[in-house]
Amino acid sequence: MEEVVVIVGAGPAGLATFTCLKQLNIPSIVLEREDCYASLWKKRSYDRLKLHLAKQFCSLPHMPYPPHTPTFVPRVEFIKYIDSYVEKFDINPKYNRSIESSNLVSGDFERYIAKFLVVATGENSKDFIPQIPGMEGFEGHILHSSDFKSGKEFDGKKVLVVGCGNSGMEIAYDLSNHGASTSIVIRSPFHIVNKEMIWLGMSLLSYLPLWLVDSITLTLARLIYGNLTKYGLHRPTRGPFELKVKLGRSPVIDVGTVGKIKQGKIKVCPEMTKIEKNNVEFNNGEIQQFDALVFATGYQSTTNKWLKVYELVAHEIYCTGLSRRGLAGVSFDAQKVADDIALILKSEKRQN
Ligand SMILES: Cc1cc2nc3c(=O)[nH]c(=O)nc-3n(C[C@H](O)[C@H](O)[C@H](O)COP(=O)(O)OP(=O)(O)OC[C@H]3O[C@@H](n4cnc5c(N)ncnc54)[C@H](O)[C@@H]3O)c2cc1C
Ligand SMILES: NC(=O)C1=CN([C@@H]2O[C@H](COP(=O)(O)OP(=O)(O)OC[C@H]3O[C@@H](n4cnc5c(N)ncnc54)[C@H](OP(=O)(O)O)[C@@H]3O)[C@@H](O)[C@H]2O)C=CC1
Ligand SMILES: O=C(O)C(=O)Cc1c[nH]c2ccccc12
Repeated sequence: MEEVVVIVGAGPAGLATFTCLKQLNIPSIVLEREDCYASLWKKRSYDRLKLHLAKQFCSLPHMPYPPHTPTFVPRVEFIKYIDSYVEKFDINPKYNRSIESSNLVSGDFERYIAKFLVVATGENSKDFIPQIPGMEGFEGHILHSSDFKSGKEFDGKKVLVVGCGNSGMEIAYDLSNHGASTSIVIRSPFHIVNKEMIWLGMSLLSYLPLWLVDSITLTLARLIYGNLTKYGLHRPTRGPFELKVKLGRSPVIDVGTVGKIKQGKIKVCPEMTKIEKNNVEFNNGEIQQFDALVFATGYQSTTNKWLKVYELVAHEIYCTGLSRRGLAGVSFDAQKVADDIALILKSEKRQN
């Protein structure tokens, strides 16, 4: 099949790119490996999830949130917003199409030839679980954060959350709220802030230099949280916005986990060294028993597995949503990519 634009992935980035192209009268086709759009939000996120950034930073191109949407949009309302987006722009992705090489689509081995290929497969394409010696013999339940729905399934259980990014810190909070005896592995420094600080910082970034926004954010963080080193939480030497802008590392936006750590309701553990039956050993020599391990250890991209430029059957290749800037980055990329494709098509038309 010969197409003008093939978009791989029907997450917010793929849907936004389709829409921006459509507004410019450029047809495109969206291919999705799952059986639905926005699969990360529909199938691979936990119940209590809310957007961490205020809605002004999280809308998709050409459609604002409906009036009365809460400032920090809950997961279900975000999904409803995406549903309306898909309906409004009449987007019909082709489902169960997993791209396995840049010129083949799995299943019936359909083949698409496109002038432009847009990679919108997201930064959370594949779960990452580190190999810990002995983990194959663990006698409890092991899961990745993307399969975690709610702490209510763990009431009365001893649960270890591995990883202290936004997922791990929020899942630990949820587990503890639901009566699980909760511990969390924290092995590296990270910034802990709250969503108001991020909102303020994001707004100030339009007027003030990065270092000053970081300095204001850190002053507020110190006032609110105090010194957390005695609880095993250390801050990096570089500021939270500098790390986000330069390295794409997100600060952790506290949902109440720090309070629970201070009260001793969530126990902080160092790096794990090995697992034996239900026992987990840590690098301070301590051994503890657990019923479940939740690996909130992040994701890997899979693009390198299928995207091989030498076998490419498109003239131009673009990426949307792969620059670690969340939904704001998704919208920005989609618009830029669509504008660029429009420009190329126009200049080709003029030449012909
Ligand atoms: C738990 C969680 C919470 C988050 N919260 C926020 C937030 O509050 N604010 C924010 O700005 N960002 C947040 N993010 C970041 C998030 O990645 C983006 O918000 C957004 O989902 C990115 O959209 P995307 O379309 O780039 O990727 P995704 O939503 O991951 O969509 C990519 C799509 O591509 C499909 N796909 C992947 N590989 C293939 C293939 N080979 N063939 C076909 N299809 C494929 C996937 O199935 C998926 O449907 C969060 C991320 C996570 C994990
Ligand atoms: N409401 C929201 O807006 C939410 C947003 N998100 C976003 O989704 C993205 C993914 O977040 P998340 O799922 O938390 O993944 P991240 O990649 O952000 O975090 C992974 C964590 O796992 C740790 N880790 C990895 N390997 C090991 C190991 N062997 N032992 C101990 N710890 C380990 C990492 O620590 P180390 O640094 O030491 O490697 C890090 O703390 C982020 O951009 C995040 O901001 C996630 C949840 C909610
Ligand atoms: O949730 C994430 O990881 C995001 O990437 C959203 C985001 C974009 N810019 C930011 C600045 C500070 C904290 C989170 C984000």
